[in-house]
Amino acid sequence: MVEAVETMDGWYCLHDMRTIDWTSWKLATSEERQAAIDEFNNLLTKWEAVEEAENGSHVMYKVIGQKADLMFMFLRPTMDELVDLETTFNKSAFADFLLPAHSYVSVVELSKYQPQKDGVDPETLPETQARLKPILPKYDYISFYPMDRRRMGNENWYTLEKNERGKLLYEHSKTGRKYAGKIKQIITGSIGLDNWEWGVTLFAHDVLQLKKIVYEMRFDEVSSRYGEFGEFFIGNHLKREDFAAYLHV
Ligand code: VOV
Repeated sequence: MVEAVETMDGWYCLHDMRTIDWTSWKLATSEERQAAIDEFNNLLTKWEAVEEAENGSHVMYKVIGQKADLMFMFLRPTMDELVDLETTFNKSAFADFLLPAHSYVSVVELSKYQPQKDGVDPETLPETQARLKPILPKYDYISFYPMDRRRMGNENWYTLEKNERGKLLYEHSKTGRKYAGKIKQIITGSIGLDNWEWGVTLFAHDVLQLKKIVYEMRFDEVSSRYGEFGEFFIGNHLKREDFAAYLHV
């Protein structure tokens, strides 16, 4: 029987995409709009305090294209905290002007494919813990998409031996390392949690690097033979100080 790989799992993750109901927003009085913005700024202050205390992290992006207008990525230590956060957000006045566009639930995941060094369990290392509980980068651009490993005929990831999968992922990581300093990736696992098997979230300062890394990786065997991809969401960073101006009508 083929051996599964052990995963290391960190903070729980919600990608939350919303469309702004601009018609209702414009119909609201300027007082109502201001109250919604003020209340949302208070929420941002609370989320920032959580991030400051290293108990979670979040980012906010403006989605390009018609799939959504806003994309939030939230990380919290437990699923309960994540659902509480979402519920509080949904109850806010600003959420009255938002329509659900898409959501994705997962957990930050690393796997133990590579052999242990000196018999040390990698999960105990501080650098691993930091990667499992990351403070999200506030880079200019984000790209999010879900993916699966193929299970079709001869291209079946789940019938490959573990060492073979490890070798393919090692090759994948070599391509990834070429983008050090240009791309920051967070892989979240969603097997049993959402429709696809992983969520891929990429951050970049130069938007073109997002295209370049995904293009180059398409030729790595792990993607060319075993990768299936879902819908892409791409966004520009929305800074807190630009939030009111973005909503100005
Ligand atoms: C920014 C670059 C970058 C780097 C350095 C990198 C490295 C690594 C390493 C070392 C490992 C394996 C061990 C671990 O750490 O879990 C992974 C694992 C994974 N990756 Fe990756 N990846 C990158 C980037 C990167 C991208 C751009 C994609 C999307 C692929 C594409 O074609 O669109 C991706 C996907 C994944 C996935 C889905 C997994 C889990 C697969 C599984 O079957 O378990 N990844 N990845």
